[in-house]
Amino acid sequence: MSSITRDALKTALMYGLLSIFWLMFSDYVLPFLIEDSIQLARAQLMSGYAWLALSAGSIYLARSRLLGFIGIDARKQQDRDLQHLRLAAAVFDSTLEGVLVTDSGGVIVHVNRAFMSITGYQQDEVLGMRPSKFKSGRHGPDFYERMYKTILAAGQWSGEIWNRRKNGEIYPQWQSIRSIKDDRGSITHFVAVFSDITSIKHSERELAHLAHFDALTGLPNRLLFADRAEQAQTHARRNKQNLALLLIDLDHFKHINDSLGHNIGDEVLKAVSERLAQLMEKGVTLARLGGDEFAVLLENPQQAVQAAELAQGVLDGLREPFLIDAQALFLTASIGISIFPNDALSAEQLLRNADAALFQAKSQGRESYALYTEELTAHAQRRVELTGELRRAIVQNELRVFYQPIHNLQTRRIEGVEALVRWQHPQRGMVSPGEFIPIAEQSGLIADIDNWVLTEACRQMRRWLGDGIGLSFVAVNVSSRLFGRGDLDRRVAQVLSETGLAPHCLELEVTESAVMEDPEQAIEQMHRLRELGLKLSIDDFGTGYSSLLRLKRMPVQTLKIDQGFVAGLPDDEDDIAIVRAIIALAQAMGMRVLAEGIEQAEQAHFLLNNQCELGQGYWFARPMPAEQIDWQHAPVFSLA
Ligand SMILES: Nc1nc2c(ncn2[C@@H]2O[C@H](COP(=O)(O)O[C@H]3[C@@H](O)[C@H](n4cnc5c(=O)[nH]c(N)nc54)O[C@@H]3COP(=O)(O)O)[C@@H](O)[C@H]2O)c(=O)[nH]1
Repeated sequence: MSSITRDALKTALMYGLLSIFWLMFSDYVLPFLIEDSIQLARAQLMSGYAWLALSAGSIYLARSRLLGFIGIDARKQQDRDLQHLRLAAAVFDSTLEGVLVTDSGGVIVHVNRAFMSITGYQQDEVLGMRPSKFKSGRHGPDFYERMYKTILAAGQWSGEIWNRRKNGEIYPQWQSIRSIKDDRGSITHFVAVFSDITSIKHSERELAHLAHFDALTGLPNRLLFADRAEQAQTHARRNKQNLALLLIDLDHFKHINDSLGHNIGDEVLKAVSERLAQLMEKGVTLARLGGDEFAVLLENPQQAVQAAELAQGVLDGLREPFLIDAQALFLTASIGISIFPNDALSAEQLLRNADAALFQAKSQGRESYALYTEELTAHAQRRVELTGELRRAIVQNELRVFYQPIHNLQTRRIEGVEALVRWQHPQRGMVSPGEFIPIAEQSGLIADIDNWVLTEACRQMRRWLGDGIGLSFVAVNVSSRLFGRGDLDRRVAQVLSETGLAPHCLELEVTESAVMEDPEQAIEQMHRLRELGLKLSIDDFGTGYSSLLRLKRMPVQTLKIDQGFVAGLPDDEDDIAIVRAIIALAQAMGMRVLAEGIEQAEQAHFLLNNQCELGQGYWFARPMPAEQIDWQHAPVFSLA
């Protein structure tokens, strides 16, 4: 029953009750109050008229309200409804979301403008059709059944659905479907509102690609590689297969970046990734983990030897020069290999162990590969122990400075000495710096060690000079860690002032690779050191990637030819050419040349013949404690 009917019934009931009450009042109450019959008849007549007037008045009021309602209010309501409808139609038509309305039987009765622009269909092409016309074929019958059931049960459904446009293109939509019911609760219509999410999907794909692939090379990145390694390891475990992980790191790549710039560096990395991809067989995962580090997953190698063969193939393949920006660049790499299940039981451990093997390959002298072994773990543990022991050694004064004479090849006389640190270990005896300097560099202890050696060497040099020994300089090695810190000049100045040594009696040896770590900062540091009045030499010259342009800007007085080139003298054609070139270069730039690692008289002859000025090596004397140096020792060799 509607509220209007209910109100009308209530009013009629009230009117009926009031009429009965009035009749009872005229028929029973009036005769009781008025005894005279003529007056009673008149009063009853008046009461009838009064009831008539009251009823007429009430009917008038009710009627006028009804008319007002039907007339004015109803018109107002009609206007409002019309306005709402117009508004809804405008929204319906101007919304960017497609709208499709079907009747309860699923026949399309209405679509909006956005529907037409998204699907490509015109209104008259779809009215009277069913939405199944747009099916893409991507979803099975189950999908539509579930969707329909949800709409019937919950009144609505929303989700991603793939449909087909008029031009045949399949595209993703985000769609909400709602059922519309009448007063009796029966479904009269279904309204579907949808938006085209093609561009969102595209962005999602791009984001996923960015998150999983390296932007420079397009190879899988560390995240994706770790995921694939995890999956490959699960697969290998399930199928009782092997899995090999190879970590490839380019040797001295930093030098390429520093000397040729980052753009060329990027081009090199792209070319390397392409070369590596060519070297890989199908099914092998190649990734760039970052910087110059690449990784390879080799599934089911029969034995470790297959992984080693792949590593050798990579080393050989990289040997061909890379032609970048019209210049041929030569690159080498080091590779660490770890194998599941022999070396590691998880993907994470596999990666860690390959890293340890890579470290081993680098320590072996680079351009090589190393397989992970138990010894490597033991070696890593040993390094940790050594760091602790070294810390103790510094405090307990177990370090010693040995001095190796540097001879003038013309006069044969000792012109200078190189200070070289040693560790007098209580159990192991004399430990070589080759063993503990790398550990000291990694742990940061090198700063203390170099500082101590510098102070000791300066003190000793003062003593020698005080004893009247005609020595020109003492050379002290500076680690790259210290050189890169920027406050080296301040430290050196402090040591010189503490020991009272004249700055020109001190020569600092800086390795070429230390300079290349940050060439600009290194050159600045060198200038500040030169301002103190001391000398500078470049150690191991020829093993790094110094550009001549940079060398020209370095305030350096001596170039030390690396012992690797001296070893091949006087027979090896390449070493001969390199040594001659370094001597010529140094002379052209007004520098002195010092050849290190001279072990034979023939080498000394050759160097002297080729105008090398200074020489150092076991043939002259080994590094030794200060008091053991024989100042009169002048080895005999003649010009050939
Ligand atoms: N930062 C510091 N580094 C230092 C310091 N002391 C040494 N080192 C560096 O450690 C590396 C190994 O040094 P060492 O074992 O002392 O080897 C030096 C010489 O003993 C060796 N040498 C000299 N002559 C010959 C030879 O005829 N044959 C041959 N096979 N080896 C020879 O060469 C090393 C000289 O090194 P360098 O002149 O510095 O290149 C080494 O890299 C040292 O630099 C220190 O106090 N701080």
